[in-house]
Amino acid sequence: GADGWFRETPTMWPGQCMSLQVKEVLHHEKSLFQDVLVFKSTNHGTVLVLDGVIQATENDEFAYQEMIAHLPLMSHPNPKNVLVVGGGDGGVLREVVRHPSVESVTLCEIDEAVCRVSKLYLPEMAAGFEHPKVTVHIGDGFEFLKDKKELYDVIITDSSDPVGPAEVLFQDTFYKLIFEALKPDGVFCNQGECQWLHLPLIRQVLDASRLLYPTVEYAWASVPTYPSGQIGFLISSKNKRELRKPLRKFDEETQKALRYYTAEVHEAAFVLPAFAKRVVEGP
Ligand SMILES: NCCCN[C@H]1CC[C@H](N)CC1
Repeated sequence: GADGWFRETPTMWPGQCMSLQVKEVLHHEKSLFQDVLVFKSTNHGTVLVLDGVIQATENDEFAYQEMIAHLPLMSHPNPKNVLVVGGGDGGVLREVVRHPSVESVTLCEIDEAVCRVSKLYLPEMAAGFEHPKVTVHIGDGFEFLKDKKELYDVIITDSSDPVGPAEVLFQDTFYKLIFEALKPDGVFCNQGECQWLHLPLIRQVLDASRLLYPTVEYAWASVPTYPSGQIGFLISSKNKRELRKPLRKFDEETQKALRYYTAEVHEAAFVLPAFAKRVVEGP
């Protein structure tokens, strides 16, 4: 705004909005799909905003990227082929390639502008694009998945909110495509909005997943610049599996590079406050 502050558009969080003080606007364009804004904030590093909604800030993006990647990957015995739908800022890729078992990770992002601006202005996140195991496909995840059958050990849907380009990624037809693209013991993880703001939507998505997957769990992480300061994750497994305890640990060197995820944080992430637990786990 004219007063030097960015205010988030209250898309799915009526009556509230995160504000960040702007030091300098670095880039602003209308891509084929959405309004893309990148600015340097006074205290939270560089910020990526799509259609007025904060997607990532340098200050806290690691909490989201590490958890959405390591919760499913550490829940799979030997993940080799990984698919990321969305995730055009590259942060999730940076995390996926930390797993030695991973042989290939494909990223399917609909909007090339997100990849382009991340490479230009958010190099720490876009670093994920450089890795030899990474293949980037620019296109609609829905179309991409139509001919993929039993290919992936882990699929991660790193999407924006179900308003705009990502809307279809929250519908059960898309969930069916994901299910079919997963190997018989595959694990699926998608961003699960916020327990303070979206419990009815979360329950709806959990129920849709539970029709397909024998095991579906909900976890969360603290991300200060996301609405109400936290974000959830749905983790679904195609075979009955304990998802709340990591099957492996990172070696010491890799673990030292992480800033949010640990084996203890993995387990703690599934512990919900009473008001959320009764909706998530209730009948
Ligand atoms: N890699 C960017 C993550 C995008 N995740 C979403 C951004 C918008 C939020 N309201 C919910 C999470």
